[in-house]
Amino acid sequence: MDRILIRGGNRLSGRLPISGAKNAALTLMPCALLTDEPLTLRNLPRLADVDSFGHLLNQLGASTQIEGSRPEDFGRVMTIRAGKLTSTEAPYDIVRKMRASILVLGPLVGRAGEATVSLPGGCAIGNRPIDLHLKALEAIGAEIELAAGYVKASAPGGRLPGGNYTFPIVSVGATENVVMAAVLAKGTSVIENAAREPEIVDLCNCLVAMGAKIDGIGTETLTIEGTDRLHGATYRVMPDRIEAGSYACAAAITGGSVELVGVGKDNMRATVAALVEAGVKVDERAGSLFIDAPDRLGPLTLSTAPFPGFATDMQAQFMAMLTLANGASVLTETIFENRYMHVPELARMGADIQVSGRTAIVRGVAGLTGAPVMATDLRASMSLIIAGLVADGQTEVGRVYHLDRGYERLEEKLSAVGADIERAGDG
Ligand SMILES: CC(=O)N[C@H]1[C@@H](OP(=O)(O)OP(=O)(O)OC[C@H]2O[C@@H](n3ccc(=O)[nH]c3=O)[C@H](O)[C@@H]2O)O[C@H](CO)[C@@H](O)[C@@H]1O
Ligand SMILES: C=C(OP(=O)(O)O)C(=O)O
Repeated sequence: MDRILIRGGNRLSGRLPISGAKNAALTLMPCALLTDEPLTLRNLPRLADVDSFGHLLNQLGASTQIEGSRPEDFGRVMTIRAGKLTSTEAPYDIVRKMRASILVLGPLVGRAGEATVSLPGGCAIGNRPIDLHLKALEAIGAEIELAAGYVKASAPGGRLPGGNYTFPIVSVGATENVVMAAVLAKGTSVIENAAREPEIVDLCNCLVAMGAKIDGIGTETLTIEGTDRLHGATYRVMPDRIEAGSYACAAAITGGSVELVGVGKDNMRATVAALVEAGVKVDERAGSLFIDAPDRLGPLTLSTAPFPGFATDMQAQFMAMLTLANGASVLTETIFENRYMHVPELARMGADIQVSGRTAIVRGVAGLTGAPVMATDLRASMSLIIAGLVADGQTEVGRVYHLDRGYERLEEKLSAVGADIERAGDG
């Protein structure tokens, strides 16, 4: 199994291209199931999760064709053709590798009137139930059965009627699923307390490009007037705000200065505000964010929240950055119940972190030391990379497959801005 080796101490400096967003890609790809015409996605990141989603679409009878990208390019263009679906089942084997597979449930029941999808189960960061996906689909007319680890959804008479649903808590995935199902319903659906994440705006914009009728995009009330059919489209995946934020933390901890190419502040206001409060200079110019670290970072008090709040997907990276801040930071995780798996690993590198319930107190230390560490999930892995970039000596991060789910060619991007980082096989 691959490992990443980092020798810390280099200041990051230079240009870092930001890839297409994983979380947008994973909700745009299933949109292809909603039409018999081709959907072409540009700027699709080269990630393990995108490949897994491609396999899942193939399993359902859709073809996925990569067009004209050179190996040295970041991102790819993929055309997905789901002229005829040959299956409406997402099997356990694929779903267990990638939770986002649940996002075929809405489009399948919307277009084919039926879907059978393996229950995803929990993962390292929490239980992650899908009850809200199912309740929202029921509210727009789906009949739901659970049996033998699978959820079976069907539309009586083959087509969903549409309906209204108010989410009791904000869920990104459940909002995505119900929106994708509602666009082909007979009637109108009103979804209240919908998630407002930029990736949901990207999803709605793509659906509108395919002929869907959606009002209230970017707000907590989405009104979706069902249409008889959607057509094909070409759509560019938005830049990855979490990748960009991760590299901002990486540059900041090394005292560096980088240009994050292709992102602006708009979708990253909470991340940018936190960086600025910690003393980092962040300027937006000519389609890039310029990040300049201070001599010493200041401590922060941060609590994760749905968008536009501070993203849970940035918590681990900020925690790593704050291990060297000048004082004590207080981080509170409100979204996932078990998202501190990186804490013991950061502690092994010399960080001073105490967790009590959902809150972590991070007391800044003078330096970190390199160590062999084990990644447990995607963002936890990135926090270990960030710590490794400043640690004294070598850090060896295992279970690199977590990183490959969400960071396109991480070691190549970081080496290009001066990091001493490489990927090694088991040897
Ligand atoms: C592929 C993708 O886009 N993943 C993102 C998505 O995950 P995901 O869509 O899984 O996250 P949700 O927004 O649904 O989860 C938010 C909270 O709601 C709970 N919940 C969710 C659904 C449900 O049916 N019942 C329920 O109780 C979850 O356990 C969690 O505590 O949003 C998360 C929150 O911003 C991000 O961390 C993930 O990176
Ligand atoms: C939790 C994440 O992703 P997923 O929902 O795909 O597990 C993430 O991107 O940090």
